[in-house]
Amino acid sequence: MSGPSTLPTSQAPSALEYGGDEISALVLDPGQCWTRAGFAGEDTPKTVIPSHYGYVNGGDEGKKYYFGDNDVHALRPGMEIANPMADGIVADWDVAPQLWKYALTSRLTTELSEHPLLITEPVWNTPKNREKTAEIAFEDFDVPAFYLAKSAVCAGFASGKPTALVIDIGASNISVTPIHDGIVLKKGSVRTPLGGDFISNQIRSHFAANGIPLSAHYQVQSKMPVEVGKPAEATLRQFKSGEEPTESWKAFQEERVLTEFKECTAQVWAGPGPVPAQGTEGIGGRTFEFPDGYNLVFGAERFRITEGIFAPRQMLIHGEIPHPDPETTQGFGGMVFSAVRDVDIEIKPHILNNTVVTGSGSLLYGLNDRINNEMANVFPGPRVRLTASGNSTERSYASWLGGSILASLGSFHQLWVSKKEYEEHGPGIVEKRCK
Ligand SMILES: Nc1ncnc2c1ncn2[C@@H]1O[C@H](COP(=O)(O)OP(=O)(O)OP(=O)(O)O)[C@@H](O)[C@H]1O
Repeated sequence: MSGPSTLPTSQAPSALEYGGDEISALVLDPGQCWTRAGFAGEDTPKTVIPSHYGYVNGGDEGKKYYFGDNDVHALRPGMEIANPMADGIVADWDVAPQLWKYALTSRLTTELSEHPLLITEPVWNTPKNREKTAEIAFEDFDVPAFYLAKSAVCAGFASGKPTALVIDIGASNISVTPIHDGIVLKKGSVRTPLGGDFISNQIRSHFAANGIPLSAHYQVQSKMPVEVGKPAEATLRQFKSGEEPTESWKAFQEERVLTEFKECTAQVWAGPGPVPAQGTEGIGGRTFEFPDGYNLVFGAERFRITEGIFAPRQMLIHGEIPHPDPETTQGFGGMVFSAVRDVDIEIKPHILNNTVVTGSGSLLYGLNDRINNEMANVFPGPRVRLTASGNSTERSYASWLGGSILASLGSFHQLWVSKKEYEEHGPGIVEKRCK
């Protein structure tokens, strides 16, 4: 791998300043849906927690926060659910550092001051946010050294590709990023809000438009098997007055069911020809059972809820359910075209030949076949070769894994921003050093 030696370098901090080779660096990959943390050099993050958190307003004592899978899913009267991330970057600087600290210290170490820290960031992170991240790392966490790495570059490294076209399908966005020798070609970086959250809302729209009731696991005390399409026969949990879950917690629980639907029922139409309008003829049907036992066979619908990724004008729109503007949102083919259009003609074939598909949203059935077809349509001449790990864990953790690889390479120590440098130059040093 030709990676970090080609990343911008500076005067290397001494081993004493960044902690030396004996101390493992920590790697934090904060996403819209999941926050991943672990030790550099390892294959998987030790901690993966929801980026959503719970809070209860505690009067004079202020808010009480709850982080981590068990706590956010626990039914606590009055607990609201929120997310410090918006559009894939930090929006709430009061909570994000607490969430990160929880991810880093709950299972990894209690001594943040002993470990260099690499944090990943999307290409569209703002300069203000980048400086704030450095400030949190050095001033709140007291780390000896710090680096901000682009998640697309990390995902490329995870596949052993410092030159690549990285297609990341996350919760908030689909982003397409050309990288060359470990450097992001910023002009070609494009994204649309057509990621996993969009698909969740497409499913909600389909259910709402067709009167399909969406139940969540917490509601169901017991259930009886029922025939396809017949009303559920379930005993629902009753809540005493004042002990009901909040609307935000209920929506969070519904989101789990929507993710199950994405995992087992939703599918991407590979073509040829347009998505079938209805029925199961020639395409088969898949049964989805809701937590209350209600179950239905989904045919053409399961393709129509994902088609908006490729043809935004075909997105499902229903009532108040949020959706991007179908007229101005770029579909997948337009995105990859824009991403590659201005790339140097000599680099273009290398980039296309090393197309990396990553992010948990890319685990939708049939997505890779469709991406292959779309890429072949947009770039009929040059050879396009897709790399998408067959291992779903690797696909979900690619940015973290690339960060883990980078931070554990011997040559990486030149890139750490040391605490001494931060103290001398202030947070603005990240703009200069972490390109
Ligand atoms: N098997 C699956 N099939 C389809 N979608 C899935 C699957 N598993 C998870 N998802 C969806 O993937 C999204 C999360 O993707 P990912 O873990 O890459 O997000 P993230 O990195 O936290 O988000 P972002 O990249 O927006 O910051 C969610 O919308 C989730 O519902």
